[in-house]
Amino acid sequence: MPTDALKDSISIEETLVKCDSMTLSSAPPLRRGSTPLPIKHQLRREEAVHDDCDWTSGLAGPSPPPISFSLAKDETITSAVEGRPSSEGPFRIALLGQNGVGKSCLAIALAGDLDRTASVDSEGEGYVHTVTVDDEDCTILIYDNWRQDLSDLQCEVCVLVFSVTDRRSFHRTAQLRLLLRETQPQTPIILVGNKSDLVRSREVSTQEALTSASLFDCLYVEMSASLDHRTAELLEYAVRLARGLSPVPPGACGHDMAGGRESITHRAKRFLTSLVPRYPRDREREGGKFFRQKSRSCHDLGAL
Ligand SMILES: Nc1nc2c(ncn2[C@@H]2O[C@H](COP(=O)(O)OP(=O)(O)OP(=O)(O)O)[C@@H](O)[C@H]2O)c(=O)[nH]1
Repeated sequence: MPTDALKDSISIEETLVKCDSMTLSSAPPLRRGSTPLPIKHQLRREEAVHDDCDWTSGLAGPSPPPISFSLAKDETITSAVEGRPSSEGPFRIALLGQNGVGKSCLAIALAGDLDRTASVDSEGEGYVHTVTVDDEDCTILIYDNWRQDLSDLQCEVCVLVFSVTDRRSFHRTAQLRLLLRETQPQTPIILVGNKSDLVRSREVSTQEALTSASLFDCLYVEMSASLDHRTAELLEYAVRLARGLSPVPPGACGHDMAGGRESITHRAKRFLTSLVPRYPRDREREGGKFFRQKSRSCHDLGAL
């Protein structure tokens, strides 16, 4: 015979289950629409374009708009033996960022779907894909339109995307990182600077992004989703992080990585040291010719 407390908790659980199923069944299939969708999942434009609102500003506000997919909330993909994530997944990778930074393009590129035929998760718009990383297969689910409260987001890896041609989108990732660190401090984050192909319109430098990433102790990957440049790398980093491993295998060298082995300060120091002899003695050793031969600019007046 259940006690009163037990009855109460059962009825609360039933109510929650009902609410969940109502939300899922009644939610219209919304989708942001600045990028063409996979043909078989195309919606009408007016349905697809949700709005041009700044969705992150509403994070702390009232109820978020309905979403078209749901991440399983009860899953913890861990191996009972090691306490580490299972290496087969499924791993949920959430792409977050301002509108227009290229999340949809990136999702499609990550799903290996440049011909737009990737399968879509039965629950909505997450791309399901099987990939092989470090000789091990795993299933990934890529979600690119999370619009609910960030505290409801459950995923193995968060990819914060900004466009290197849009400084505002870069600032937005900083806000998102702060929110994520509050709500889910354990989830690994990768900062992605997309649209690196648009060299002339660049507004955020690689160094700036690296500095920002190192402040938040996360990886930085600069890439171009449309050119499919470095998407494979990003995928590997994400899968390794989801598996609870280091994103870069020992001995390998990541390109624009912060939170990696060497800090930016160190790299900058090393670079400068390689350029300039440290002591006058060094100059003498080189016959005092270093500056006279290589630089007559006003940066080093002592050389004149
Ligand atoms: N040049 C260039 N354009 C890109 C790249 N990635 C995306 N785009 C373009 O940027 C625009 C926006 O891309 P989306 O993938 O829709 O961006 P989004 O973040 O999903 O935008 P919303 O759906 O509005 O949230 C599209 O016109 C893309 O073709 C890139 O790497 N380089």
